[in-house]
Amino acid sequence: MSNPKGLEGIVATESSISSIIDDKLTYVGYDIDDLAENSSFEEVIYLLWNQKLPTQSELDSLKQELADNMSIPQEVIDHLKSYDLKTVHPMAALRTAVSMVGLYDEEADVMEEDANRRKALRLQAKIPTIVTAFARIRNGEEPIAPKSDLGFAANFLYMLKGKDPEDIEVEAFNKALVLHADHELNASTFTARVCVATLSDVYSGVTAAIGALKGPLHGGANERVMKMLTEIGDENRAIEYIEEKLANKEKIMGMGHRVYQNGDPRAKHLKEMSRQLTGITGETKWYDMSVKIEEYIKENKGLPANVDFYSASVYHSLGIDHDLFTPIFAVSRVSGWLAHILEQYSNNRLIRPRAEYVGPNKQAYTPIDQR
Ligand SMILES: CC(=O)SCCNC(=O)CCNC(=O)[C@H](O)C(C)(C)COP(=O)(O)OP(=O)(O)OC[C@H]1O[C@@H](n2cnc3c(N)ncnc32)[C@H](O)[C@@H]1OP(=O)(O)O
Ligand SMILES: O=C([O-])CC(=O)C(=O)O
Repeated sequence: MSNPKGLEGIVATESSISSIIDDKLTYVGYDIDDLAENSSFEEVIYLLWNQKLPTQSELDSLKQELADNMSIPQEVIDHLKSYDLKTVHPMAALRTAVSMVGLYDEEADVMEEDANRRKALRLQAKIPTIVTAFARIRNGEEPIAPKSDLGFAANFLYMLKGKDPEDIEVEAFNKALVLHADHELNASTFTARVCVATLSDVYSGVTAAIGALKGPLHGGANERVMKMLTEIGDENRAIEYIEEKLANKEKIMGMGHRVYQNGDPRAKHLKEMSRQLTGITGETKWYDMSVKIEEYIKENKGLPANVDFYSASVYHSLGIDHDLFTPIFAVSRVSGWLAHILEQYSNNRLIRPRAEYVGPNKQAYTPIDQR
């Protein structure tokens, strides 16, 4: 039995949602560069869930439906208020809240396709509300209801900060959402598919996926990139810091990728945004430091920056708390998880690989009083 560690290179399913071929990423055959430059996040949601770009009226309806479904049960808000807010990580709060929202959805266990699509829409709409409500509650502020005249990206920033965002902020945030929406069979998406392939429900699939995204080798890396940049503090210390980490065999967060050999096509968009936004805030040191680290790791380890690397300085420049970076990844990636969950249901078979047994054999059972 062959056993590539971490399932490297194994093709585990067919999918029509996104592809990575020769370091190029497409959603339903559309190049990520075109989508990043031209589309709204709502268009991408529609694309991932319907395998086609929306007409204007289809897009308007989706936006309306998202706006109509953004509120979360009061019980979930009360629950968020009951946490020890100093110690709970927002990804843990999100994981629990998503599961809890499922308790208040009468269709949670209805497995028909239309019901699953309605749940997908409700979850996509509610996750930004959960993340921003948590962020406000822990600052001693009340959650803010979304504004019906704002799009998805603008509403997130509005609900987080309580004021209308600037156009440049909305543009950057929308682009970040587009770039994070889907990525073939990454760990969290695979987790979602494994979960629902047992014919478990949509809420279970998304809750499981949030758990997988939280880890530092996956979505959790973006928060840790900012921790690293903050520890370095000054561009002139960057190389010394990185050399020390590498000498201690520590990984540099935001660097390397299982699939991309020559570079993550999303990183250049985030890099340019980081350059622009740090120019506006005046904190160019985050961008300068990041470029130095990227170049050093490329040259010395042959590893490219991944999507998490420059997203850190982008979100920081938007004034977002560092521990919200990974929940923001989930705000976007849930669109991909839901597309994969719907695709899995449409052509399901239980996902159950094998393990190569390497433990002891033919052991004689010893009674407990003789061990
Ligand atoms: C959205 C996303 O999920 S993107 C990925 C986000 N994660 C990170 O940024 C965390 C840092 N990066 C990593 O840990 C890895 O590059 C991963 C997990 C993303 C992918 O790596 P894998 O394909 O599993 O490679 P693996 O971890 O086995 O590393 C292969 C070699 O490259 C090295 N390497 C890989 N990434 C890094 C890194 N970021 N820093 C230093 N060394 C690294 C490993 O130490 C290993 O070296 P060795 O062969 O001398 O032991
Ligand atoms: O595909 C992966 O392994 C990780 C990744 O970049 C993503 O999920 O966006």
